[in-house]
Amino acid sequence: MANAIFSIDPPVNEPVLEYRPGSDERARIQDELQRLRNTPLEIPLIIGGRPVKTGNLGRCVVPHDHGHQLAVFHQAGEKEVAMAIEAAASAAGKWAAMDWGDRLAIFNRAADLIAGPRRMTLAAATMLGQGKNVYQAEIDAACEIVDFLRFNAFYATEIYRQQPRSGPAEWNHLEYRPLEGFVFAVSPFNFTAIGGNLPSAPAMLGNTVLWKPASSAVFSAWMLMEIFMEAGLPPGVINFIPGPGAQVGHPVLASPQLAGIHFTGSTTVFQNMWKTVAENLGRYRTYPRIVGETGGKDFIFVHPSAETEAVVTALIRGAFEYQGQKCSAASRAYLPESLWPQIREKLTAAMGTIKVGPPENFENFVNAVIDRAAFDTISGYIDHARQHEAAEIIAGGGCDRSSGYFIEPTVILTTDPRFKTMEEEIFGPVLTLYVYADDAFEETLDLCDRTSPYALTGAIFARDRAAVGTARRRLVNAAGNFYINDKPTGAVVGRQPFGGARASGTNDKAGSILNLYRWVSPRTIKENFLPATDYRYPFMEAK
Ligand SMILES: NC(=O)c1ccc[n+]([C@@H]2O[C@H](COP(=O)([O-])OP(=O)(O)OC[C@H]3O[C@@H](n4cnc5c(N)ncnc54)[C@H](O)[C@@H]3O)[C@@H](O)[C@H]2O)c1
Ligand SMILES: N[C@@H](CCC=O)C(=O)O
Repeated sequence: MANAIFSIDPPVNEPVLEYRPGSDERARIQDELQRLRNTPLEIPLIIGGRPVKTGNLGRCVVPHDHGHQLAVFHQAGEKEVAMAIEAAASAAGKWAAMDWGDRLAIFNRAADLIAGPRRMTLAAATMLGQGKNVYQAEIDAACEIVDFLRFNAFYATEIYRQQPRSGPAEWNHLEYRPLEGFVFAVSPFNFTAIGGNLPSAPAMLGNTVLWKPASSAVFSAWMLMEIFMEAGLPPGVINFIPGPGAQVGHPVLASPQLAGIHFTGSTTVFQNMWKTVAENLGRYRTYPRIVGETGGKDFIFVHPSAETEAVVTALIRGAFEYQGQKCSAASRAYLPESLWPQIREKLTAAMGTIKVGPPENFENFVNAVIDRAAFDTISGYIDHARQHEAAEIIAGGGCDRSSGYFIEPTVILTTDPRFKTMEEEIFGPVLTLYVYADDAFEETLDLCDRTSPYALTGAIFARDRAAVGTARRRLVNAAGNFYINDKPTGAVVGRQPFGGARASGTNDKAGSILNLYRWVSPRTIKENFLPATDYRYPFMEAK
């Protein structure tokens, strides 16, 4: 570092634009949606800073208009994985040795590009490629990724600042080395910001990375990769290798140079990756760090003292924003018998006003789900409820895949607290309700705790403070993000560090300093200014 101690100021969260009718940002995003729709792309891999084309093509399509192709992308196989590992190894030395200020400046510049000149492109790509409405795209592909980049750059300096004390005639320090080998970043389809965070967080700490985005989010992931390069990311630091999960994952996990996995996605895929790492353990030069944020079966628990308007809004926003395709989405709710008639009336009335359709029409609250596989899985759960006597569909239930993968926001009422849709992650716009007797509040909290293997997010709604305390204690391990009188979605970087335990992941809290600690391998260095010159202790001196 130059002859000064540089610092990065604590960041503030990126302000959310509102896209009101007549606003400048609304006109700009509409233009950008048109432009991207009409500019077909061919997306290469990026290995060692160079575009690589394999000819093995995947397609980026619009979920709400699946006949429309936005791009084709080249997919990596074993050969390209080997090239990417080689590129990451070649870049590693220089990248680790670069002044940390220069390294972090690249990501702060990327944040400024996204907040400014590339904002509309990334948001529009997310609306078209992942089927988000403009608000959901804005909080993800503009604000959250900008926050991840700025806050992580700041947290990195906080880590580097932490140094041990020194005794007399000695000087101690901790050198925060990157891991010895590459990090494999594997991102899900549902958040552009997570796609950007998974490779950039380890890279900020001096690691080199292989990044495999989800096939259904390659369009926005590619835009991010371009932004990282525009911001000055050196060749080989992040290698962009989209492709089918196992085809890419298998050779990557077999590499002796694998030093870490930064994963977000389903629990099943994560558990299989962990098993493969365990089987390969003897091959690796170092124990790979494994960080995985995975599925959820997130709940809203309502106490008899709750305000019903707030509950109904949280149920709708928590369950149906982005079609319920958030790991944090409310997908089961426990409602007291005494409030149920009021809640039912208000909920079904509000549900009747929800518009479903393409995000280009800004009146639509709910858009299409990501792809045919998701459509089939989600509609399968709805059919199961339709056929089962313990369940009744009280709102929605319609599914139509003729032009886009549309599923109506659906509410199931069940008499069985262990009904399939109370237990399993659906990852779609389906909410299941269970009504409990008011005097069974505490045992129903225990039921909520034991009903699913996940522990990601959850919420308690109550005005009674004692009830809040009881829920907080009884549900202590049921959620890594616990909300009081708020929906269980929408965590903000720097304010609600995000992640859960049990089957929901390693709970390393994305976008927080805790996550960044996983990407360093500290070396303790002690220097002795006055080395001993006699092996004997003072008590051995002759009298
Ligand atoms: N806890 C969180 O923070 C969080 C955040 C977002 C999403 N999620 C979870 O993600 C899931 C939805 O996302 P998804 O459908 O993209 O998940 P997914 O598990 O299907 O895919 C995630 C990524 O893993 C890759 N993959 C699949 N098989 C692989 C293999 N054998 N080796 C290497 N990579 C492989 C996929 O291609 C993709 O890039 C949900 O379960 C959701 O709860 C969790
Ligand atoms: N962090 C997001 C969820 C990410 C998972 O899909 C939220 O808090 O809603």
